[in-house]
Amino acid sequence: MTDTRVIGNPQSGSEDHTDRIEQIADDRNATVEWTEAAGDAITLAADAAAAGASTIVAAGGDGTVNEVVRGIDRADAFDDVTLAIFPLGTGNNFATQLGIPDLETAITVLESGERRRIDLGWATDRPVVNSCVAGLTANASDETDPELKRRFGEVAYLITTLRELSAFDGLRLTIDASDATGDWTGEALGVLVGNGRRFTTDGDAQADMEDALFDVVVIKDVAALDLVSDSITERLFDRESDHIVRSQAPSLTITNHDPETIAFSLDGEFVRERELTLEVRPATLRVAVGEGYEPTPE
Ligand SMILES: Nc1ncnc2c1ncn2[C@@H]1O[C@H](COP(=O)(O)OP(=O)(O)OP(=O)(O)O)[C@@H](O)[C@H]1O
Repeated sequence: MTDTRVIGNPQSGSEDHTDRIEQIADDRNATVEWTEAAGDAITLAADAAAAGASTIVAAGGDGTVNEVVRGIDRADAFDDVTLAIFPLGTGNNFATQLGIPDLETAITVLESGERRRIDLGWATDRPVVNSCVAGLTANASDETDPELKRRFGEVAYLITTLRELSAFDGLRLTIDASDATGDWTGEALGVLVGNGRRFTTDGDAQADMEDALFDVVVIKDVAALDLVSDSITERLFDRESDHIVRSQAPSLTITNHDPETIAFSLDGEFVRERELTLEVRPATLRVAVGEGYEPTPE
């Protein structure tokens, strides 16, 4: 596997995994490079792709995966490079959606897993691999419980924020969907846009990543919700709930009516914008997937 490069975040998750990853890579003749700061995986992945790597393994959490994908984009190498993942983060939500729940499975998938070409979300100039959460997630990232993050990915930030709030009037938002069926205006707590995941009561459902569509959920009117309940996600994402509006769209623009910016979490990294346009680029990212991956989930 001489054309395989492993790009790892030594800070991901809670355990020191560097020796183990070095060993796994060494056994397979793959090169490992470790990041030293946020953003490094972008450059390392771009350099690896430019040097002709055919497989790049993102060893870390969802944030590291996102950076590696940005690097592949920077090298304009989506046609040439396959992404594999060693899930080492706190919330490996995207890896889990690809049927890669743990490192053992990840090694098997790297060696013999099926290769698929999946959709990639785009927010202005950067990829959204798994999901974008808009709304009340501005300051919650540090306080978010790792178990919650493991189960719900970046939706955990929203849940944490909801729990910290005693009163909130909502944001007045407009969603302008390209096919118009998902157009919406009103007071919302947040908008969840999934490429790799869907937002369901069990917190963990894989989206159809090959349908050229985002799954969009608007959370509105939560006055009646018990925000401290453990079953908050069931209440939030119940199909029958009056609190949510579901739609699908190949692209959409989310705009805040107030002149201020709002927080958008893109695969767990926060940016502030007043308006953000998200677009699906179909069948863009080559990925190695596990047996649990469903090309067309129900
Ligand atoms: N060497 C480093 N030191 C500090 N921060 C880093 C380093 N390398 C990467 N980062 C930053 O850490 C962020 C989070 O990393 P990553 O996603 O791998 O782990 P995690 O937070 O444990 O897992 P998850 O994002 O799945 O919850 C990345 O988005 C990246 O910007």
